[in-house]
Amino acid sequence: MRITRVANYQELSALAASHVLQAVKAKPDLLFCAATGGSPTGMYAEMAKEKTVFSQMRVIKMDEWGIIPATHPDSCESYLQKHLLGPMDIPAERYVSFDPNSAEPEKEIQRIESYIQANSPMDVCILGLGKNGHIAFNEPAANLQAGFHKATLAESTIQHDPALSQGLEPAFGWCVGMQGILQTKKIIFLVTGKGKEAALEQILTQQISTDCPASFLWLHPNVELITDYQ
Ligand SMILES: O=C1O[C@H](COP(=O)(O)O)[C@@H](O)[C@H](O)[C@H]1O
Repeated sequence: MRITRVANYQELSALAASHVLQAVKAKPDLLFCAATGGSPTGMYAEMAKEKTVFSQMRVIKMDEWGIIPATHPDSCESYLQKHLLGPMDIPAERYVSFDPNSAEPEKEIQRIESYIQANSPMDVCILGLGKNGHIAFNEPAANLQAGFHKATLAESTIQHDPALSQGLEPAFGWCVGMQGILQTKKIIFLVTGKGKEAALEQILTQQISTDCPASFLWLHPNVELITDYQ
């Protein structure tokens, strides 16, 4: 894992975007696994400034909240439409999405896992870090899931999204599993935002534990961790 500390969020966003630009120039139709949340928003804005370079890039949604509909403003779907797909003019034909509220969830999970395996390795995966060390919705647990799956969310993850924490039903998520992430050719891991000091410290010990799913990134040969933590 290469670790780069930058002065601020703007530098983090510009550096992360430059890595993707380099990758897409080498492979214009690369498959890009897209995180949502505060961490990649600036990076996506930087990428959009060069949107013509991304005219063949394919995107797959990395995770999504259950309970709230895809049309909800807080859904990952709405986020990606607003910050990535819209600004970069990525049409539906180049975007792979899924709906955790599908009437046939098992079939939908299988469809996405089959897509990931058929297109494996994905080329670039953007990851943010959860306060508890999660990546995507791979939460700390005794065992981690290899494939695309329905995830039970940790309380700190639910609290991250007010729309979920106000719900009456228990919230869940769907996400790419550890295998899909670790098979990706290049991982850009953004550590920014409040409350992640302890998780970052745990990663930096280089000890691999299911208590901190992000620690498994040490097993990957091509991870760029970019952080504005000093
Ligand atoms: O809950 C989540 O949090 C992480 C980090 O979110 P951020 O808003 O601090 O960037 C996010 O990367 C992850 O996909 C999501 O599950």
